[in-house]
Amino acid sequence: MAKKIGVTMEVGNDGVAVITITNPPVNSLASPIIAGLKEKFQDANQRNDVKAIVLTGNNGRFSGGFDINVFQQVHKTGDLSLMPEVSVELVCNLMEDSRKPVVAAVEGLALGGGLELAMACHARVAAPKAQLGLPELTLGVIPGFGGTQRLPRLVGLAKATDMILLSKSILSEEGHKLGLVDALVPPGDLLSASRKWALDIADGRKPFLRSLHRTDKIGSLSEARAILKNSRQLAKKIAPNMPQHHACIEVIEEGIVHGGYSGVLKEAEVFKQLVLSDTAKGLVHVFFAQRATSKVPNVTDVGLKPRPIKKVAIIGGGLMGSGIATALLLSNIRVLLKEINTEYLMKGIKSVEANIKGLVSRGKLTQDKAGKALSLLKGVLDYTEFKDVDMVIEAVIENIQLKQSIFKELEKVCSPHCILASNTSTIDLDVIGEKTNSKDRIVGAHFFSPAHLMTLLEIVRSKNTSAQVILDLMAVGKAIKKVPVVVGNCIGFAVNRTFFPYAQAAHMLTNLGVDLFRIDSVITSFGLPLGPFQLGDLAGHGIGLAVGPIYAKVYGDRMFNSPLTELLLKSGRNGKINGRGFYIYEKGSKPKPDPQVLSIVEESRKLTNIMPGGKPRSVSDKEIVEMILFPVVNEACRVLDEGVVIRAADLDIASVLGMSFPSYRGGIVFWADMVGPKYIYERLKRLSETYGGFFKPSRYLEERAMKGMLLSESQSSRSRM
Ligand SMILES: CCC[C@H](O)CC(=O)SCCNC(=O)CCNC(=O)[C@H](O)C(C)(C)COP(=O)([O-])OP(=O)([O-])OC[C@H]1O[C@@H](n2cnc3c(N)ncnc32)[C@H](O)[C@@H]1OP(=O)([O-])[O-]
Repeated sequence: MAKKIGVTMEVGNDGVAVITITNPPVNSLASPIIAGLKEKFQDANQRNDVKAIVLTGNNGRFSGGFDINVFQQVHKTGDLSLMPEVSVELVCNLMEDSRKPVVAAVEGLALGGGLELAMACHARVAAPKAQLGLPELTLGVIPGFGGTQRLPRLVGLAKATDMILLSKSILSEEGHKLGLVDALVPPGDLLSASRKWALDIADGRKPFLRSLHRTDKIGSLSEARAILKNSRQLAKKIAPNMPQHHACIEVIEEGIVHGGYSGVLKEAEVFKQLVLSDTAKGLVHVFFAQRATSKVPNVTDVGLKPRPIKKVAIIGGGLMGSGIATALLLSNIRVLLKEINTEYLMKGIKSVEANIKGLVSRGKLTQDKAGKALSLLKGVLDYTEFKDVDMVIEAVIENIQLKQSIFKELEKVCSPHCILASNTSTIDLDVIGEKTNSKDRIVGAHFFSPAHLMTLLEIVRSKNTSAQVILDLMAVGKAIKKVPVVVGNCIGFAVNRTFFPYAQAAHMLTNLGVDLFRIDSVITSFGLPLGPFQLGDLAGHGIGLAVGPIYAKVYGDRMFNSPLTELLLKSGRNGKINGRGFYIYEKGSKPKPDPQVLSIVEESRKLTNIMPGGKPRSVSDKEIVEMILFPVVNEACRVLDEGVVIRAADLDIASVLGMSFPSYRGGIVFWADMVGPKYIYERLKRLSETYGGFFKPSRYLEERAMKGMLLSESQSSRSRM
């Protein structure tokens, strides 16, 4: 059934016109809604029987803002005329400058353009717990319906810049204290209270306030300039590679210096420039790509319902097991944590406690909730209590025989409906379940460390995993606030496999004579939070050495064998875990590059002997980025070619959430498409002529480069799903 969308107006006997937005699920401001609003406001302004106006949204949500699909259309076509003229024509002229008072009746949420419409009203009445914010910067644009001007005038400049630059929303309770909300009423009274407020303004019992004309909360020019100076520093820190934060501050300043209306005009002009930026393209892509991950063909579209998962057993209380336990407990899921002896069990429980305590001390969790979460945890040393768990997540070391024996045992001790999940990051699920008759309920639940903080959950399905089990795990993932991405079964799955060339390329460059600390710094300037060497330190070089042979077995034709990790370990540098790797780690201070590591690098260079003519290769920063990330793109192509992901956008989300690839670059495949498959292919080809198979372009990349196709276009039919 087509969803009913539109704007309605009902005029009551009291002379109040109630204008209602209907566009499920979030009442986004799509073009027909904007046209409808213009028409209804014009009508209400002209009608003699209308004394005052109330604006509201249907189904308990005011509005989630401008329709982001339109941005996507603009990105596809480059046609800016698709953006409706709203800020002056509707918001200033028809609403704020209307001679009839307009009151916003806000429930559920008023975000972006939604809040901006509410701020153009002459008062705002809200229900409790309504979410209010201007998150436009997360989409690479700035508020474009006057939000940059009205929010500072309603809540003060410091609070407004904080909310806009950090895209922080607030609840209506806080909005009430700040003056953004004029009255807080129970949802059942929202419309009647708003009508009354509108009539009170019309009859002069309450002030007729136009937000854009207010100056009482802005302060003096010098105070404003001091706040904006701090905002600029903040923007430099949080968004060094993005244009919208600085642009937004300029626009706010324009309004402070030359008045709100001038600010609105500048806002519209800057908005148009930003909406076409690569940053906006990347971030809008990520917005939709993230939501698309919850649509899995033959799983979410076949009428199945997720079964309730109330009790989960975790095998192994190490770093991963305790992190996963923490994530489940925080979402009110009971956890049995199993270890092999009391010492390890106590360690695991302590580590869950430390995770939860950390959240409390950072103000992310109340003491009450922490206590409740911990009360749901029980440590066990055997399988006696496994009979009534809904799911088991195995999180022991990467040892095939050990995992096989655990799954064989689980099959005996758990109910036949229990989901049997493994947190393996590399091992083939078919191999793990080889000794069982339960292959349809074996699934990969690959969390990323620290599991209670990282949002990606790779759900790995083998060719036998049932749709029901995948759906159940997706539901658990969402319940514990993760973004589940369903992927196919192969060594390294989607994320680790795509990124295995990342560290290898960095090692190759170092062996070619490039300074390793420079490599890290170039990669962090590109936007990844950690360069490959610091990331290696964090993961621990022992792990790198252990998984290396597993990858070499299947991807050996494109591996670079660097002796560097082994040499590092030999010299007692395990990484952050023992305070020494490529960097030195001391409590309370940032990691420091360790110059002593250079002699180890020299030793490695002697062994590999790949420097051209024995001299360090000179490379530009751009070449460093290309030599490190193009091999990653190349592996992403193979992942796409083999159908390990459902759609290219899933790999984008996996790279953003699993590897912290910058979201404003849209994820690994989106970025590669922006750079150009042909260019990447040619660069890799040239590199492979000099340095061999590691850089050899994949068939998929070559094919798309030759045909002038994007990497994200028309995936292979060789699906593993
Ligand atoms: C000139 C313009 C100026 C203006 O200042 C610019 C803006 O306002 S920019 C906008 C500023 N506003 C924002 O940045 C708010 C962006 N939105 C959000 O943060 C969350 O969606 C929200 C909190 C609203 C609901 O969370 P939740 O309950 O977890 O639900 P969910 O997240 O799963 O979404 C459900 C469905 O709704 C869809 N959809 C949602 N919003 C929009 C939209 N604006 N548009 C279109 N679609 C939208 C979403 O794609 C999904 O569709 P599907 O087909 O079912 O996959």
